Amino acid sequence: MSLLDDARKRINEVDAQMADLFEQRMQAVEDVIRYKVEHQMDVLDTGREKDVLKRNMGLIKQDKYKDSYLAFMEDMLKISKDYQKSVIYHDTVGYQGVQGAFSHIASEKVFPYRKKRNFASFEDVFQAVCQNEIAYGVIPFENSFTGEVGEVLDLLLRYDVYIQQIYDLKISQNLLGVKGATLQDIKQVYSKDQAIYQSKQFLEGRGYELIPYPNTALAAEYVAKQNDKTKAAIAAKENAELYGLDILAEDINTSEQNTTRFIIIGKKLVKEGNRFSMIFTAKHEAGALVKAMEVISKHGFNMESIKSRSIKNKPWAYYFYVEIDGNLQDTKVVELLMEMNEVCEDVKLLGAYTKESRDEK
Ligand SMILES: C=C(O[C@@H]1C=C(C(=O)O)C=C[C@H]1O)C(=O)O
Repeated sequence: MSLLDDARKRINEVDAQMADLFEQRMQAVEDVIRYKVEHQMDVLDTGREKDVLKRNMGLIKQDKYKDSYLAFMEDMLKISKDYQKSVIYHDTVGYQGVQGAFSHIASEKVFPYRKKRNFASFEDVFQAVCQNEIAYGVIPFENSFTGEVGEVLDLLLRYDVYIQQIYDLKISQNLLGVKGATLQDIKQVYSKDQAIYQSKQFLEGRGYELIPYPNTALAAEYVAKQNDKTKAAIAAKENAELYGLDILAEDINTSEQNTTRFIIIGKKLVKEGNRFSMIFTAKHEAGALVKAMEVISKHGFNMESIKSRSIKNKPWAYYFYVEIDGNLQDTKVVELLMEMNEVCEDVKLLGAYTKESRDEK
């Protein structure tokens, strides 16, 4: 037996023992999870980690291996925490904003039985998905009235998450007042500027004082707290129940077609679906964008949407977001992605999902 064969035989034996020990360690971690959930403790315990590292480093006899072992142990701790989070938060859905906001309503529609957690910003939701603190994020992507949410495209470019599903929520604005109030009582109306704008026709000629508020759900909460019959909020119907308000006027928004498309993001690429999205940056040469478009059409794909955004920190450079009809499991798509990689500077697959055809709607 050669030296190499012999060494590999020994490595195999050690690996077998380590696999067994790894499972034993994770089994203990399962009990830690049970305890932490019961006592509502955080996954991370820095004090304990310091102890673990110190004690285990002391077990390494040869100095030359210490750095490598430290890296190994740090990875082990990360693996342990990631696993704990994936078990503890597997059914948690995150959204940006307060309860009653449209993102919250969309989360309830898509995941009625899962726990919800709200975050201050879209970026916080993306980060929480990446760090396994939530299983899914529900994020507004574009509105039929006001257009795309550009910041979300930038976040899709930067974070390692995938679009797994889309959901179209019909946005309806309503005038909500405190219990017993009538339309005649109202003097002041609070809401987000966009909601006021969308309800312009209804508001015209009524003489209400229109007061902008950071968002519709907060406006509803404010009116409920004031408990004043002269104050009303424009918000989704769901806020009436949430904050104990009456619906004084229903569906007061001008456009009946006002719909917001939400994307459901997660850490895994789900390959099923009849549509997929990608982001690419064209090479800095004449005709680069045309080449990319040609690749898409050459393979016979139907491009449903294209958007461009400027690249931060790179003046006058742009990236492109495209939505294409097709199934990621189809070999034709694999070929398309390979060729796009050749003609573009960067290509990022954003995920696959199912889009109902327009006729079905
Ligand atoms: C397992 C635990 O959770 C985390 C992971 C640790 C580990 O895998 O050793 C140590 C401390 C915690 O940050 C624990 O609290 O004991």
